[in-house]
Amino acid sequence: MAIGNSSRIMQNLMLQRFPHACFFLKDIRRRLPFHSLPATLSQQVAELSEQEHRVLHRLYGGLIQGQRACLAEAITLIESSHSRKKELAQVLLQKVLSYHREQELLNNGKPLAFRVGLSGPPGAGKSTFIEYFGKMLTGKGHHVSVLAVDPSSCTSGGSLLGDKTRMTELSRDMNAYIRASPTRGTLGGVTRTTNEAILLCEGGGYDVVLVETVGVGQSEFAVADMVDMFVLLLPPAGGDELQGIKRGIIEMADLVAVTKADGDLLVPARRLQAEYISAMKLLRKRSKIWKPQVLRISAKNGEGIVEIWDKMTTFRDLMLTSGELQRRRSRQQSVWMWTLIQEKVLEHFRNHPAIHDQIPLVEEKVLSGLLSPGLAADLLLKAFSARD
Ligand SMILES: Nc1nc2c(ncn2[C@@H]2O[C@H](COP(=O)(O)OP(=O)(O)OP(=O)(O)O)[C@@H](O)[C@H]2O)c(=O)[nH]1
Repeated sequence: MAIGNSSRIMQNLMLQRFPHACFFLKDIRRRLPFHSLPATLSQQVAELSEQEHRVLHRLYGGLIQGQRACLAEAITLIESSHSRKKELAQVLLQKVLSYHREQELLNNGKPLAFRVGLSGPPGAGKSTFIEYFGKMLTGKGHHVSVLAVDPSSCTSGGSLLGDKTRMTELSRDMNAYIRASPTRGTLGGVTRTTNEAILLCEGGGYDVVLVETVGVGQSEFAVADMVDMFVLLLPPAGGDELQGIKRGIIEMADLVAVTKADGDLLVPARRLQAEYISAMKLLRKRSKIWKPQVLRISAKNGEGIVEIWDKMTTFRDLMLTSGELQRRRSRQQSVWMWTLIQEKVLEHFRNHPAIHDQIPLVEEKVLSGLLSPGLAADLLLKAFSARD
């Protein structure tokens, strides 16, 4: 008992002095075997074999000590489509979550990591910014992880973000970890694995988690629902690139950064900043206490990079003290659960033998105008409900 108490006091002292170094702490409890699964999980996961025990034990130990190789292996496990590996991934995740919860308690219940989503049209300068910004943060002693969400990988089977040589400097930095989007799966699947990867990165001691997406389709909204702060990067070249930016996604932004504010692009960058400052006044507010701001940045000459971090930390502190950040995170948990349910239910519906063959016929009738969409949906749902 006395040893337990003194170890806690030591941990508290360590956390006060080195808030970002909590993962170095030698917590005896992390050595606990995986025999004691929580009741709900043990109902779903069959007994672990000795070898599975050893693998999970090694991954968990390595991950919370900040070993990048173990973090990479753990993320590969959660991305696996193999059913047993998926189960093992959940056991590992559960263990990392309990460890993380304990660390948060020691940190007075405050989140240990700050999750920032970065979005913008292709060519906006996202990777160049992340490289510069990430290096600045690691220089300040932070541990930064970058996770990419790339919806094109879901349809084309190839990962745009993964194929390109991006962020070469940051990927060599020992205090940074960069992970490309998985090359398989639906957006819902990628959302799930990215959410879980965020938790693993945090368990691995990364205190700033950047989640990047290319500005296409639903992925931006999915990312906005995974992070504490959502940042939109816009290039000053204007015109064509901006046509794809939807009003909805601008409303999600806590911060807009006009990129490439240097050289010949400085004047158009100033103009775009002014336009967005007035446009954003008219938009619906996402937060009660935070007014979205519009900044200018350049990853070429460094303008605005220190300022953008200052704004981010001001946002985080305000959201934390008001409790809004915690509420946002709780709401995201529920959004995440419902997204997964929706996807599974829809998959079940589409593949059910009672209606599987009828779907193309009914859809054809809707396309040719013979059946209204409402009636078609009613017919299919009725056939589905009467399936037993
Ligand atoms: N002048 C200037 N050019 C920049 C800056 N940041 C990026 N660029 C250039 O803009 C182009 C696109 O930059 P990226 O960082 O690859 O843009 P991205 O948003 O990651 O692009 P995708 O990977 O296609 O989504 C590159 O040619 C960069 O050199 C900047 O701050 N100033």
